[in-house]
Amino acid sequence: MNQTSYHEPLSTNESTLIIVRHGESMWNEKNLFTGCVDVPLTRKGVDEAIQAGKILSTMPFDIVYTSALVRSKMTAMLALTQHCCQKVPIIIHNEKEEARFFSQIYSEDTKNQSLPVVTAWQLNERMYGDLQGLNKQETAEIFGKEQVYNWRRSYAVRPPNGESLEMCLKRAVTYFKDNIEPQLMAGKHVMVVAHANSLRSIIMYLDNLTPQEVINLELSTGVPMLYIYKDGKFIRRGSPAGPKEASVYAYTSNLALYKQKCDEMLQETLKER
Ligand SMILES: O=C(O)[C@H](O)COP(=O)(O)O
Repeated sequence: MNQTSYHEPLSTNESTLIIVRHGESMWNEKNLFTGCVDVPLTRKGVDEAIQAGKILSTMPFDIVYTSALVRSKMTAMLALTQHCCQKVPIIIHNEKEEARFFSQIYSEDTKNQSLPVVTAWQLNERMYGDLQGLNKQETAEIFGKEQVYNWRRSYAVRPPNGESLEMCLKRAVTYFKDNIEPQLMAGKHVMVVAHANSLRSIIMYLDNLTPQEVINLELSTGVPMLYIYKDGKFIRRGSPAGPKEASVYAYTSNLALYKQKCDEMLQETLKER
């Protein structure tokens, strides 16, 4: 089987951006403010990640970005186990010269069969300050529903000693513009796996939302969203509105072609067995 043909590039003036919030974490399950505390997925979160991977199994990917937190790394890796290209996702260690050197790959062939996964702290969840580890329901009972809603959803209000969405946007969107957008401009297909608020801020940028509009933007765990990047513009194709709409992607003809090729190759592989 010629695996490289799974990855024939789509037309270079159109690239795809997939955005996914990590699957349910062990603190999501307990309804605790999590922020930058590094908590893993629950069993349900693992299933959500695999399900997201199934939805994305015939989407082209050249590079994947995750936050530095384990819940988004787990989600990305589990999702990629489902991909038709059978490339091996490999976390790139660029944090130090030594780390870069120690993780070298010495075969071009093996490199071609791998998918780089870049982790960045700038994509981490907003830092929830003094709320980290507190129960959301109990916090609303103590401080009032409105106050807690403002901490959680407003653009400019900071949770006590934490980051406002505006502060989170500054680091996440700067990272996106400096590192991810150039990949898309170069015709690369990208997946970003991160968090409710780092992704709300990125979506605010992609969709040109106002601080008032972003208040109502809620992201479900493990639901992929698709954007097409074309002629310097982001066009949203999958809705972030809710799980029901998530699988209803309006494929572009290029994506439909890629999917068709993947399906044909899978059929061939099955016949060969
Ligand atoms: O950090 C958290 O607690 C969640 O990932 C996001 O929480 P939120 O819905 O309260 O912003």
